Amino acid sequence: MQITTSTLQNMAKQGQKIAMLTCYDATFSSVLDEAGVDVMLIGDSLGMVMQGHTSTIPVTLEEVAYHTRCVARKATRSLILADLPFGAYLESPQQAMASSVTLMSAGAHMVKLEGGEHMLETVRFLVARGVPVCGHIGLTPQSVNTLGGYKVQGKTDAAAERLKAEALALEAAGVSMIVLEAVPAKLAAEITASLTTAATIGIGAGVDCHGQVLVLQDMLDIYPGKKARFVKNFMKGQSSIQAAVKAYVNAVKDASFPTAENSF
Ligand SMILES: Nc1nc(=O)c2c([nH]1)NC[C@@H]1CN(c3ccc(C(=O)N[C@@H](CCC(=O)O)C(=O)O)cc3)CN21
Ligand SMILES: CC(C)C(=O)C(=O)O
Ligand SMILES: [Mg+2]
Repeated sequence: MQITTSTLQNMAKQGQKIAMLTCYDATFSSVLDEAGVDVMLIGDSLGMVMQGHTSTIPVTLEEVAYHTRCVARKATRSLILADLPFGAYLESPQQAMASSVTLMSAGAHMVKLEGGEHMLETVRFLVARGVPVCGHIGLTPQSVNTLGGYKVQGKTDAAAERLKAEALALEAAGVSMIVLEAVPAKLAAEITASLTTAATIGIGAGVDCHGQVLVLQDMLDIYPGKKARFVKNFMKGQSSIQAAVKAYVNAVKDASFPTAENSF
């Protein structure tokens, strides 16, 4: 049965972990859908893993829409979440709405945007108009040039308090989910416990989030270059990609991933 926004919120409430992976094409869409991945994210990380850029900044709306169409054609159960890319939502709520229409027309069920305080008005605008929204705070890769690199966030008391307040404010503004990227596990656990309707999805944020996400090519161990601490190779000990994806889903579901080794 098709997973909906309310399915995910019920899973979070009942303590059933949500397994999310990025997906960019139709063949992997079949594999992930069949393996029980709850949410497929057409991430703007496609700029790195599909296109070979060194950041997500140059990715365009039409590129995310293209990959969303490819994934949507083969998905039967998984919820389809698409990233709003850097150039397509930061100017105004109206720009974000127009871009969300493009992504939802391509097959997305929900859109994701990066940022806390400065995104609240946009979140309210989208949700009021029928667009389910996922927030994304902590390490927000579209801000790599102001963050000064891909680094752990929320390490000082002040930064941790700011992230807690942003999560609560995003929930109040109407987001259904919040990705917490590269924040200390203890902080992510506190944020998760503080929310009542939104589900948290961690990437480098510890095991106590409501769910987990990784970039597909990272967990298959085929992405070249330096791996972040939160990446685990799920191909290890498996003889097929299908088995590796199932191992990831199982490890998220039974909370054996991530361990402290994959957290901050
Ligand atoms: N293939 C891929 N995987 C990703 O997870 C990913 C992308 N691409 N593209 C967009 C961003 C960039 N991401 C990254 C990239 C590197 C680190 C990293 O190396 N972090 C250091 C932390 C260093 C510190 O703060 O001390 C680490 O050791 O994990 C983290 C996130 C996450 N996202
Ligand atoms: C890593 C996830 C959360 C993401 O935003 C992406 O793949 O673009
Ligand atoms: Mg992204």
